[in-house]
Amino acid sequence: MAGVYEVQHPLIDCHLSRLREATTRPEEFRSLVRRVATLLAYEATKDLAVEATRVTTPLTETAGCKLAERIGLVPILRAGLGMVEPVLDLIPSAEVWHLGLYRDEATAEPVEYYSKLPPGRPVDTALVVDPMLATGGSVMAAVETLYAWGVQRIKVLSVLAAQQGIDDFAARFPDVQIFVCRIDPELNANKFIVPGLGDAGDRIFNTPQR
Ligand SMILES: O=P(O)(O)OC[C@H]1O[C@H](OP(=O)(O)OP(=O)(O)O)[C@H](O)[C@@H]1O
Ligand SMILES: O=c1cc[nH]c(=O)[nH]1
Ligand SMILES: [Mg+2]
Repeated sequence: MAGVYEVQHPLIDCHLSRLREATTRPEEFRSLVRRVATLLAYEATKDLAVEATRVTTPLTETAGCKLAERIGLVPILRAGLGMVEPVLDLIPSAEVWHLGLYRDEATAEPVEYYSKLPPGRPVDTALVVDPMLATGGSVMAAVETLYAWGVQRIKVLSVLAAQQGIDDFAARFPDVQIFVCRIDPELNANKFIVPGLGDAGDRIFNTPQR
């Protein structure tokens, strides 16, 4: 089912509050991103296809299952890297395909600087991870790239989104599911999410701009 899912969970609410706090230091910020990424991934992976297997326990044989699809985990550099480890912990067989995109500071338009997707053999389902969906430009560029690779099913996992970016994304890609912790109402003049949490990449990697 396509659509936008604002995941409701008290732990998400509490962790997001700490993420928003301007005084939260990078070490805690990274840890909070990991926690909410786990909760988002739990929601986003509920419909993954599995196939039946048999397992032999120490006592007997019984029914089991294993994943029946190739999962691609697609972090948008840099900030998306902060969400890779928790999702890989849940899906150790996932393939990680990095996409490098940064937002031009003057125009807020995405600029692609890294993509090594091979010709052919696309994954079955791609989970795009990026903590922030502001105008939606970066994630839209990533989805275009994945469709061009041939991926059939794409899901986006973001910590925070702006209403405008979500609306634009959903209008352009109605078949892509988006899982977010919260949709904030506004973008400011610099296209930052308000109330937001600031620059996620800088807060994860401890690279203050001034
Ligand atoms: O929805 P958008 O308007 O495109 O904005 C969101 C993008 O901006 C941030 O990346 P940034 O350009 O700061 O790069 P970084 O992760 O390397 O810091 C963020 O991690 C998203 O990729
Ligand atoms: O609010 C925003 C917008 C884009 N990128 C961020 O990291 N934060
Ligand atoms: Mg950044």
